[in-house]
Amino acid sequence: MKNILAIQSHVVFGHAGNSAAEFPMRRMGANVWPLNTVQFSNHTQYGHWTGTVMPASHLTDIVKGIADIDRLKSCDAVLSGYLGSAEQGEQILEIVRQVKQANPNAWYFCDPVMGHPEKGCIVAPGVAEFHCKSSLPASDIIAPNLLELEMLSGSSVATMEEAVTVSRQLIAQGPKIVLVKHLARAGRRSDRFEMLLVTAQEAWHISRPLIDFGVRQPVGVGDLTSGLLLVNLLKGETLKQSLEHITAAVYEVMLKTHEMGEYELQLVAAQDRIAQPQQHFAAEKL
Ligand SMILES: Nc1ncnc2c1ncn2[C@@H]1O[C@H](COP(=O)(O)OP(=O)(O)O)[C@@H](O)[C@H]1O
Ligand SMILES: Cc1ncc(COP(=O)(O)O)c(C=O)c1O
Ligand SMILES: [Mg+2]
Repeated sequence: MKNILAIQSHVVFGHAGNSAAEFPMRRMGANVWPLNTVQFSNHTQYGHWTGTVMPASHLTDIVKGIADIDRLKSCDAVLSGYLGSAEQGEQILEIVRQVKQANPNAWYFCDPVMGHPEKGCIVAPGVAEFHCKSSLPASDIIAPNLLELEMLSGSSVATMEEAVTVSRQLIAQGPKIVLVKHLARAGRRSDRFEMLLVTAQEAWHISRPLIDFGVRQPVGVGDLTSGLLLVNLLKGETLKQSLEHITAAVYEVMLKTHEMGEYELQLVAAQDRIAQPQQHFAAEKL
C-alpha cells in the first residue's frame, strides 16, 4: 500500500481540497493521511463560508507527532493543494524536507491552487507568490491549470505548443512531471476539456467532452484530478495509462453529477466508475 500525506483544505459540506481527493484516492487503493490547512463550512465559490485557517505551526506539529512514532519513513508522497496562508506553504516545504529525509524515494506533488477571484476561488494573499518562488523548485510533480501555468512561468500561453514549451521551462526549474490540468483557451477545441502531461522527454494530450453545467460548474475537479494522478503514478502506471484513467474517471464523476442535477461532485455515487471507468479517452503523444 502506498501512503500519501495530503495537505489541503477540508470542507465540512461538499467537496473541495481533501474533501474531494481523500475518498477517491482511498477508493483507488491508497492510504491517505489527510492534514487539513483549513476547516471551512463549504468551498469559497458559494461566496461566503465560515471556519478557520489552521495556524501554520499546526501542520509541522502534526507531522512531528508522526515522526515521533517513527512512521514518516512509510510516507511515499506529500500532496499539497489549497493553502490557508502563505506561511503554511513554508511549513509544507519543511515537511517535504523531513519526509524526504525519512524516505529519500518520497515525492512532492504540488497542486498550486492560486485562486481565481472571477470564479470565486479565493486564496490568501502571498500564496501565488509562494508557489512561483518556492514550491515550484521543491516539487517533483506540479499540476497547474492554465492560469497557474501562466503565473508560474511568467508567460502568457495561447496554444498547446506554447503550453508544452512553458511546461518544459518549469521542468528545467525542478519538477519532473507537469500536468496542465485544464488547457482552457489554449486548447485545440473550444468544445472539449483538454489536459497535457509533460516530461522532459514526452508530452501527452487528451480531451473529454464538455458537459453543460451552465454557470454553476462543479468545484474540486482540480483537486480530484491531482489526487488521482498521484495514485496512478505511485502504482507505477505509465504516463499514458495515468492520463487516460484520470480523464475517464473525472468525466464519470462529472456525468454522474450532471445526471443527478447536483452542484457538488457526486464522488460516492460515482465511486465504482472512478475505480473502473466505463468511458475511455485515448491520450495522443505529441
Ligand atoms: N467535462 C467537463 N464539462 C464541463 N466542465 C468541466 C468538465 N470537466 C471539468 N469542468 C470544469 O472545468 C473547470 C476547471 O477549473 P479550472 O479552474 O480551470 O482548473 P482546476 O481544475 O484547477 O480548478 C471547473 O469549473 C470544472 O467544473
Ligand atoms: C476551500 C477550497 N479548496 C479547494 C479549492 C480548489 O478547487 P478546484 O479543485 O476547483 O481548483 C477551492 C476552490 O474554490 C476551495 O474553495
Ligand atoms: Mg484548482
